[in-house]
Amino acid sequence: MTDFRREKILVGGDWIQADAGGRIEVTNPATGAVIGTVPDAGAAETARAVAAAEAAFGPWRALTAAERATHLRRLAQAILDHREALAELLTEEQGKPLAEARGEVGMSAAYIQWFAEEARRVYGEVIPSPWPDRRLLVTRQPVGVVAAITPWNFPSSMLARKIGPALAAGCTVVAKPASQTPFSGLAWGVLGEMAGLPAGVLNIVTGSARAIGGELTANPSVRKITFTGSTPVGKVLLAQAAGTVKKMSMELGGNAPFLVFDDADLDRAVEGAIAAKFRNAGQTCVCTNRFYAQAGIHDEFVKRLAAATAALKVGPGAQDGSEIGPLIDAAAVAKTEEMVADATAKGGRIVTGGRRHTAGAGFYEPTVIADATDAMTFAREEIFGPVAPVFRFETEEEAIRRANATEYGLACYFYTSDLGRAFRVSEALDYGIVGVNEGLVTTEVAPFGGVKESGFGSEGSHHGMQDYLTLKYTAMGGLGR
Ligand SMILES: NC(=O)C1=CN([C@@H]2O[C@H](COP(=O)(O)OP(=O)(O)OC[C@H]3O[C@@H](n4cnc5c(N)ncnc54)[C@H](O)[C@@H]3O)[C@@H](O)[C@H]2O)C=CC1
Ligand SMILES: O=C(O)[C@H](O)CS(=O)(=O)O
Repeated sequence: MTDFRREKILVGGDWIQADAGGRIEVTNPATGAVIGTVPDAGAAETARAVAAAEAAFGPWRALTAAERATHLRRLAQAILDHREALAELLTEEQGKPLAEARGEVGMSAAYIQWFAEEARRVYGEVIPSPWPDRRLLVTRQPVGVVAAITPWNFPSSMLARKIGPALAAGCTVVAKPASQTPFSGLAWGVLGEMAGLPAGVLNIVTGSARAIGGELTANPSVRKITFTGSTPVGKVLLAQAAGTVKKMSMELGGNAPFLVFDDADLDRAVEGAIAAKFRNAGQTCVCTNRFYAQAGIHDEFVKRLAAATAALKVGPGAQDGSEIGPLIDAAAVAKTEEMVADATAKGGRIVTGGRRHTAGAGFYEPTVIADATDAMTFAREEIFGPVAPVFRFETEEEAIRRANATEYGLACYFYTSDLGRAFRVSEALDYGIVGVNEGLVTTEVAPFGGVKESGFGSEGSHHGMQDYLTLKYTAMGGLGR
């Protein structure tokens, strides 16, 4: 079986160490054991990766769309051929249950396959000319060298959502995965070799985020930055990239509300609540952060949600049957504890969970807290852990107002059996993604992106290509003589 655990970075087709020899340890969050090391590279190695991507850009964009699509189909097939090995490596470094890791790897292949198809639909336009001797053409061209910076919570599929459209459009890529989960990122280099990607088309560097990010945002050869991660880091990158006016797309933090109206199908709402809250132990940007239950069903919803939450199986991701794995690191467990303590100090009532789990230092019990109020920290801040606060509300207007009372605008969810309410509330909620009677909505065929301080740009769908293309208007004149 192919060993995807590469302990080198990929620059211009060569697997190399960091210039100064520095290394970063990678740990298994379920056990705390060191599972390997990767290079602690910095600006110099990144500059060489950008130069390699620049050199590869011309020949790569010169391929026909069909030729690039063929490479991408091979890449998607390589992922599927090695799904189990990739999933096991992902679980080992990130912690999520193996079933979820398999799902993430499958989603990576789906994004690459989708953009293999989109590669051949980068259409242009011919505009009716106001001049008899000119023809007006609009074409879409690849933006150039792309820098992709990704988080630890979906270390494979977050790269797929960037590498896929970038390569499909004719761009070349320098990727920086999160230091907590570098192996799933470096695995893309191995997969690219299997797919026959030419040297320099895909480069992957690990190391000092600040040094690598500093080079990627300042280097004029980088024409676009696509970032998925926290809003504070997104703001740093936006400021740093302003100096060279780069094209930017930002997939940032969230604070998802989940509204349950009196007329909801409660069984369906609880099923959706578990899916929307506890995937990846609550460590996703689209996880519900605030549950709002209308007064008429509030107590029954809390009761059923707590029962379903208490039934979730906590354990190492590699253990059969585990549904809730460890949090990414000790700081994440401590932050979760602080949020729960803050809530209980302010009147929150723990209905189930509310403490570390006996499975190990990295584990926290899936938790439901009732009597939540807007004074509690998790009303404003992303929990990024397995804690479900439940707020009570009276009217539809109140629910919409409170759901929108955040600087974030990524995902939201609500459950109702009333068709008129479904349209009214969906249109009134200020978010990029709305789940109506559904708690799991992510798919490669639909645009994924936020508004407000959850960022801008869309990933997936046919819209996902636009961020990697520029429009060119050509006036073809002198045709009258
Ligand atoms: N909108 C979306 O689709 C998603 C958003 N997120 C958000 O990401 C956060 C959790 O992921 P984390 O990896 O902890 O986020 P993070 O923002 O700390 O790190 C994300 C990436 O940025 C890098 N980074 C950090 N500081 C940097 C700097 N100064 N210059 C360049 N790169 C830098 C990190 O090494 C990592 O690769 C949460 O806020 C979550 O909501 C996570 C996944 C998806
Ligand atoms: O939160 C994330 O990192 C992902 O965007 C969640 S999803 O795309 O897998 O829904």
